[in-house]
Amino acid sequence: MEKFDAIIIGSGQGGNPLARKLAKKGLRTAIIEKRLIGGTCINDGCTPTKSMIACAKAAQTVREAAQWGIYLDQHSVSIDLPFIVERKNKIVTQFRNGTIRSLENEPDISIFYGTAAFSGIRQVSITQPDDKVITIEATNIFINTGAATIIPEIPGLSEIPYLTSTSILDIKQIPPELIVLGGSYIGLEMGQLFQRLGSHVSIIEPGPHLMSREDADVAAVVKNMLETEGMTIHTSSKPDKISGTDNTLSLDIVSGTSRKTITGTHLLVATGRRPQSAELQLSNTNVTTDEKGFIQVNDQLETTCPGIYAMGDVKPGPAFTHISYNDHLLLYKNLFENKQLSIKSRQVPYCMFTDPQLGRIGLSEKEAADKGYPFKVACLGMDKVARAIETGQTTGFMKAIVHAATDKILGAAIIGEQGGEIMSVLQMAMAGDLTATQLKEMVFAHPLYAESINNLFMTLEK
Ligand SMILES: Cc1cc2nc3c(=O)[nH]c(=O)nc-3n(C[C@H](O)[C@H](O)[C@H](O)COP(=O)(O)OP(=O)(O)OC[C@H]3O[C@@H](n4cnc5c(N)ncnc54)[C@H](O)[C@@H]3O)c2cc1C
Ligand SMILES: NC(=O)c1ccc[n+]([C@@H]2O[C@H](COP(=O)([O-])OP(=O)(O)OC[C@H]3O[C@@H](n4cnc5c(N)ncnc54)[C@H](O)[C@@H]3O)[C@@H](O)[C@H]2O)c1
Repeated sequence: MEKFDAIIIGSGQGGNPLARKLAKKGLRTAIIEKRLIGGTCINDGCTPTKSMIACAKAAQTVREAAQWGIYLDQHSVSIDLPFIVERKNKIVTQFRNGTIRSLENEPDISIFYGTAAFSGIRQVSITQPDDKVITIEATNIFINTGAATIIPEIPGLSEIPYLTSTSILDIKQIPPELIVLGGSYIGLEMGQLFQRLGSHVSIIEPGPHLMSREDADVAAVVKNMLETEGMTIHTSSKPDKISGTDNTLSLDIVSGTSRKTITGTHLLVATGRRPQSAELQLSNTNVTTDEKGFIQVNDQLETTCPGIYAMGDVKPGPAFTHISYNDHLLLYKNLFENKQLSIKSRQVPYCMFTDPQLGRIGLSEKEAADKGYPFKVACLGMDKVARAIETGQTTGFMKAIVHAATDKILGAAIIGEQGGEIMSVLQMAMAGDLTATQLKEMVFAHPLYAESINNLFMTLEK
């Protein structure tokens, strides 16, 4: 049996950089991947979606050109979906090949293609594509197997063709009528993308408002901006039954005591993701999972079995690329640089890439209230931001939650043009413990969106 210093299961956003770091340290490292090097982010997640969203944004800008006094000879926009998919594939391939090269360039990394399962506490068996099984062992094992689409139990769903966030990336024709189950990150990013490419999109969300984790005022702006583009949004609506054949689908939704039927040609399931832990045969170890299959870890990402660690989406908590990446840094520093870093205190920024974006950091207003903090809310409409007025991008607002006693920023939500970038400026301010008063008086270059951070905190004076 081949022996390694470390085994990494899954070529995700934490696993790849960790493999490189371990190898650079001279540790013999095996990385096992059952599908595609680069994991979800590169192959099915961030990279392909944001590449396609860029095309949809261009289509929308052309459609709205008259707003800037630009007129087109033709009256409609025609969309070349095969071109958009091919462009996306080129970017994905470029990113994936870059990752493969970076792993192959390290002599101490061995890449194994196949599905990994534990056959002992230190042993991992790999079922390779030709069905041959090999077993390897190591003292340290890192699980980075990510997550996959949840398919909810809705009567009739298993009998009809449906799309997931992965399969929709390669469809050949634009769905005329796309029903999307789920009004969160995937449903809204994908929904707006396909609406802009020419579909009519209906979002079905059981929660009282879109993006249940966000404040209701933020969700209301998102709903309004998507409806303005022609999308239909059903909140407080639970799918009850679905039927149909290729290109004629009929979905019954229940809202309180009322019931209605939505029809469409295609269905996208975007109701969340489940951890990929079942194939790992964790019963051969002392690693425990919660009732949903998430691998249980402590604040230092140690599982309940010494020597086995988990990072990224397979453990509970926020499921983002930058979190998985940060997990690998924490593990490396704790294991090899005598640090005692914890995931408890780290910042969790995120950005939903609708257009405009929603940038988020720290506490929402609702969370601050639930925690009982004394706080003030600074809020500035994007229609008061000079840069937004100049560029014609006035949808949304900036909001920051400020501790009433310390003047420190507890959280922020920016729903508006460059929302993610503006949020990152506030994130840096939070990391540096800057106060709202300091930000109100800081010199920013004019006329940046960030300059309006001055005005955002001036609203606290009123
Ligand atoms: C449509 C979509 C859009 C997204 N957009 C964003 C975004 O804009 N920003 C953002 O921060 N996040 C985004 N995410 C989330 C992001 O992709 C994940 O949080 C990120 O990829 C972290 O994943 P990971 O490192 O846990 O593992 P993953 O990247 O999921 O990789 C896990 C790897 O493990 C492999 N694997 C699983 N089981 C086994 C096994 N038994 N043996 C061998 N290999 C195995 C899988 O094939 C996979 O390659 C998006 C996700 C989706 C689906
Ligand atoms: N920009 C980003 O950072 C980004 C983009 C896409 C995905 N992601 C990551 O991917 C993960 C998965 O995203 P997601 O949007 O699929 O999941 P999610 O868990 O964020 O939301 C799932 C949504 O589906 C709804 N839902 C649940 N059951 C349903 C049903 N039967 N019918 C209709 N709706 C139902 C929920 O109420 C919820 O609003 C997220 O946790 C996120 O971290 C991030």
